[in-house]
Amino acid sequence: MITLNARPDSLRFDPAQSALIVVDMQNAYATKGGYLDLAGFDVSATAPVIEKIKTAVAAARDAGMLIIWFQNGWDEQYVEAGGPGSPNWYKSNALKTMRKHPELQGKLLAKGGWDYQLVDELVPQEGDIVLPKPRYSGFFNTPLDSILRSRGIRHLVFTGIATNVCVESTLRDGFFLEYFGVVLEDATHQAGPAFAQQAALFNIETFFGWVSDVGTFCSALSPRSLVKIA
Ligand SMILES: NC(=O)N/C=C\C(=O)O
Repeated sequence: MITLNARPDSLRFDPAQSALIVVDMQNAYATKGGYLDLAGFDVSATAPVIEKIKTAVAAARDAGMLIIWFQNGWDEQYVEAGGPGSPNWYKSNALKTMRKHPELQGKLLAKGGWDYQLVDELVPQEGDIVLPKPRYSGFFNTPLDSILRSRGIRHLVFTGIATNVCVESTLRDGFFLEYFGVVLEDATHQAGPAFAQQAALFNIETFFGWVSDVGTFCSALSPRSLVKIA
């Protein structure tokens, strides 16, 4: 068991029965020229987030945690996105941007395309699980819940983009399914103004889970810090 210092209070869990979840670190969300950038969201500060995620993933892997990578998006025909019968058709800024700029049709969040790909710096390794997801929550229309339950995993450590959309949606759904969710705040970034990050972290810390950071997470996992505590 390790103890992770977090807000509002520390959390104890067994790394071997926990997962690190990397949410949607695709060009769409973290690279200039990707969907969020083209839709008018600021992605200029995502490089440090990518580095923090790399660090968190390496520490988690060393500690025997399962790494789960999500990729948000749909088939090339956008059948999985839902048509006018789906609220997603009205609310997805990717779909709205493509309707406004028909030359982008087929490019944003389409499986097989550059926008859908994980950023070059983050490469899943053997033993990791890569899951496509068609909606903001990683628990919807994916096998996430059964993958976790079949491994006895109850603790989820979240990184990725966007804190206030897919990270928060997945952590909230996890809470309702009795998972303990903690966000590493410096390994996340919001879609929208800075207050969206603050509001999401406030909600998580106050109502749905815990908030920590990558340095604290790595110290908690490293054997050296365990020896010191012992
Ligand atoms: N990955 C996310 O948080 N996505 C946010 C918005 C979108 O996919 O339209």
